[in-house]
Formats: sequence, structure tokens, C-alpha cells
Amino acid sequence: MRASLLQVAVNEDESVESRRRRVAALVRDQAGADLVVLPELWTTGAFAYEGFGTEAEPLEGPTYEAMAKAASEAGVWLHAGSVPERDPDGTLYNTSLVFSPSGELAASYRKIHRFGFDKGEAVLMGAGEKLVTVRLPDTVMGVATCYDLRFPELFRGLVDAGAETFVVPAGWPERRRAHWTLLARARAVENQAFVLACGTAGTHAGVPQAGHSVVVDPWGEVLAEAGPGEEVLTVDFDPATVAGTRDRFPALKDRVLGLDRPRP
Ligand SMILES: O=C(O)CCC(=O)C(=O)O
Repeated sequence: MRASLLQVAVNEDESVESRRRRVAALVRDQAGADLVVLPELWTTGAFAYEGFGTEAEPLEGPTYEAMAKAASEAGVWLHAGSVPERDPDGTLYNTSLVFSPSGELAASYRKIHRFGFDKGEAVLMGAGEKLVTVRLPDTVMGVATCYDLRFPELFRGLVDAGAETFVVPAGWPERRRAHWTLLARARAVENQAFVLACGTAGTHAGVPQAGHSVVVDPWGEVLAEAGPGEEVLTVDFDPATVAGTRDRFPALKDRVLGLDRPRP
């Protein structure tokens, strides 16, 4: 299976409209890949909080339309990263969109763990409540977004739902790049799954982005890693490695659930 991670540069000197056109062309260029992955909130930037409201779209908004078309023109599965979605009730969500090679929406995922503590996404957006998996021809994809990477129980839930390949769009900041790579490898090893983690490059809202998108195999080995700038990271991997690893080293079968916990 061939995956291309598009580590898009999100800088303020480019308009959202122009970036959307540029990214659609980049997706079209990936014809021949099986899966193309975009980062989190690449239209606005994950730290450009003011843009969440002004650039928010209904689910089937301009980014949806452009990405559905690009997926069908390239004939690829497209995890189109996430957009600031405005629900009809007015609530904003950080929503990922997944398209099939015919341009149909295969799934959407509202980010469950909102980042920012008492500001930014954590106060401006609503929280998703549903785990999402998508069956691709060769693997079952489990989706998570950026800060979700810090919450192993979410990934265990995806494994229980059959996930073999985690796709994690992000807008991870440079200052915590070491965590990004470490957590991507941890989620891969503990769940014996592939991790395809696609971040942004550039600087927006004064926050330099980490870049360094990474693909990790079920043994925790890094198969490919991008540099700091805009880049297309293409990797070939065999999804059957997941079943092989889980058979040869069946640690997931030794999980002990429902342990009594001492009171804090
Ligand atoms: O957890 C982190 O360090 C970064 C998370 C983040 O930037 C996000 O979820 O948008």
C-alpha cells in the first residue's frame, strides 16, 4: 500500500482560498497512491484561533467540495485532514473528512480531545464523542487528530473497533516536536499498528510548526520521516504486517481489563 502524507506549509502570507487551490493540486498530483493524508486545520492553521469562526464551514462546505473533487480526480482514498466545521446549531468542531476514490464522503470525525486548556480550541470548539474507523481495501483505518495522540485509551478503543492503521493529522508545534515522534512511536508499539502522522510546516499565529511527519510500523520502527518544511512524504508499507506482528508477539491478548483501582 502506498501512502502520501502532504505536510502542508501554513503561513499567513497565503490566503485560505489560495492554499485550498494549491492543496487540491497537490492531491491531484498523488494519482497512483492508495491513500493521501493532509494535516489538521490546514486551511486556517491549528493555532490561528480567530480563523476558526471566520473560516468555519458547514460539513459540505468549500473544503469538502474541493477535496471530494481532488480525491476523485486522483482516484485515491483521501484523509483530507480537518476543517473548522460549523454545525447547523452554531457549534464549531475540528472535523476530519475522509473521501473514497470516487469522491464520496466515507467518514467524518470530530476531534475528541480539544487542545488549549483554558483557551483556543478548548473553549471555541465542541468535543466529538464518537470513535471512527474506515475500512479501506487493504486495512482498517482508525482516525485521531493531533492532541488525541496523547490519549492512549482512544487508540485502544480504535483497536477494539478493528483498527490496524492509525491516521493522525496534526498541527503540532515545533517546541514539542520530541513528544510528537515519541507518542507516534508509542501508539504504534503498544497497539501493534501502523501510525501515519501528518503535521504542518511553516509558522502561523507566531507558532512555528514541527513538520517531521512520520510513518511508524507496528514494531515501532520509523519507516519514513519528513523534514521541517513543506514536503510530500511517500511510503510503501504492507498492512499484513499488523496481523503478523500481533500473531508473533500477541501482547494485546494479555490485556487485563476492569482492574480495581485504589481511591486517590
Ligand atoms: O499536544 C500537543 O503538544 C499539541 C497539540 C496541538 O497542537 C493540537 O491538538 O492542536
